[in-house]
Amino acid sequence: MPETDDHPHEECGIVGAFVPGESVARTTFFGLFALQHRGQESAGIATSEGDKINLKAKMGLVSQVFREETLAALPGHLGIGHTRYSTMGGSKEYNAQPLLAEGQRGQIAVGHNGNVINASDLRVEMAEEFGSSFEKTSDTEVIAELFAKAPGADWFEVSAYAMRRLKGAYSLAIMTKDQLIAVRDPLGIRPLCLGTLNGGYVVASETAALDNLGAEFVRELEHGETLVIDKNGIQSKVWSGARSAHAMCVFEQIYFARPDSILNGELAYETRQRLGAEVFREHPVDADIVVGIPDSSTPHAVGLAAAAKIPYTEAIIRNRYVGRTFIQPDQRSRAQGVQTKFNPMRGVIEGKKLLVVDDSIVRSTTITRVIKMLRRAGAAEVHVRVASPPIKSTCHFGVDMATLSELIAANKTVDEITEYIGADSLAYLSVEGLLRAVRAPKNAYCTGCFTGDYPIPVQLEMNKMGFEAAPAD
Ligand SMILES: O=P(O)(O)OC[C@H]1O[C@H](OP(=O)(O)OP(=O)(O)O)[C@H](O)[C@@H]1O
Ligand SMILES: NC(=O)CC[C@H](N)C(=O)O
Ligand code: SF4
Ligand SMILES: [Mg+2]
Repeated sequence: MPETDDHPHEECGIVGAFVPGESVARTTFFGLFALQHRGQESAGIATSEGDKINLKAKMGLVSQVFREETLAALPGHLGIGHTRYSTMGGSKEYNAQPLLAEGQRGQIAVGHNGNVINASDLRVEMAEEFGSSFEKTSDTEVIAELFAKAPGADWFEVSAYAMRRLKGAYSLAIMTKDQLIAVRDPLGIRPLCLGTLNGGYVVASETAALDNLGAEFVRELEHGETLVIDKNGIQSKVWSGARSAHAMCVFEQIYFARPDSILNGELAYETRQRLGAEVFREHPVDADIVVGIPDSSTPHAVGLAAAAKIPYTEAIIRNRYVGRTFIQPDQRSRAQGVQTKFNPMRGVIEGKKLLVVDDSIVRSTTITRVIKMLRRAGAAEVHVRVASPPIKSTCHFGVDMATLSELIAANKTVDEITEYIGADSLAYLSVEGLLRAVRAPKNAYCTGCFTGDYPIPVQLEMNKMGFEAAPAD
């Protein structure tokens, strides 16, 4: 059945492990556990002892889907895992990853982070070329089918073939019964990194997952790179067609990735401190204390406070057991979520001029409620600084943040937003300031949702439920 409600989502988390002599189901589980923030709809693990792929993928959090018994039923030294937020295809068990596909090289399992924008065309083409039929409704099924059916003498040729045909974002963890394959798309939109563990290898969306496993971080994958890991060791090839420009999602730096992950060679925590410092340099204001909106804006607020030489103070305490509001299923529960999530401390706030920092404003649900809360707690003035530019366009590459009509900055000017959220002043970081803070030239990042300028051409708005409404057969 087609879903009509809007799902504001993040991304997905992927893990892969090849550790001879070890049972990697637990490794994969703990890797996914560290990546839970990237997707909370479903979780799955596939493993192999070398003879066949065992799979378990269900709706729910990593810790809800897997127990000791389920992990024990997933034997093998080779495995991949996935935690999903849907960007194409409904939030349904049949779309839970890893997905299996069958081809001339046997069975494969695929875990995908990203969004492929030409999946619809590929379904039609592949039905003709390979006789493919599609039972699920995500773009990942198309990727899995392509890797299973593509011609090629080895996985590098297969991957190069797939890279020529896929348009969009795809960081992939793929396994056969005896090989682990990791792929980062030619633009490097989503992160993917490599580590070593107990004589074997681990790949993961973020370095924080490697830290969690006690693995040693080796490096981030290149854009257009394919890794093949098996009993003979590791081999790597970068697709010759990969462009020189990187287009990593700049929102990973601002909000999505964990602050303790290394992205493009730098700790996200430090990059976020620079984002905060930069917005203050662009838009200084007098205040008594700097307040972050927990959790994700803390590093930005700390960096801003240091640049402003105004004390950073915790004024809002967060209930740790409430999830990210960005990712609740509808507007009503999102609004409720903000109330349950925060408690302002009157003793800290009363009579003070506050400089409130958030990493981003999407719909403005969070900031509007927080300002009301702070005023009720006796704030004398509330000045807001946002450590990223206004979000004016939607994402086509794996972040389902909101529809165009819901994005406040797509529909109102900064002055109108200031009034709407009830702030004494509001200022956003400029796109130039953003690029300065991430220390990158313009073409090194995708900034599409801020600038409308995407690394590859996109349609006006994508139809997430396209395959649900009219499945191709
Ligand atoms: O304008 P909105 O639609 O409210 O969305 C923006 C908010 O969403 C995110 O926080 P979230 O609460 O999701 O997670 P966090 O606790 O990690 O900051 C982000 O950090 C902003 O605070
Ligand atoms: N957020 C993601 O990376 C989602 C992966 C894929 N597009 C899906 O919807 O399943
Ligand atoms: S459009 Fe925005 S969220 Fe999407 S990949 Fe580009 S920078 Fe990231
Ligand atoms: Mg937040």
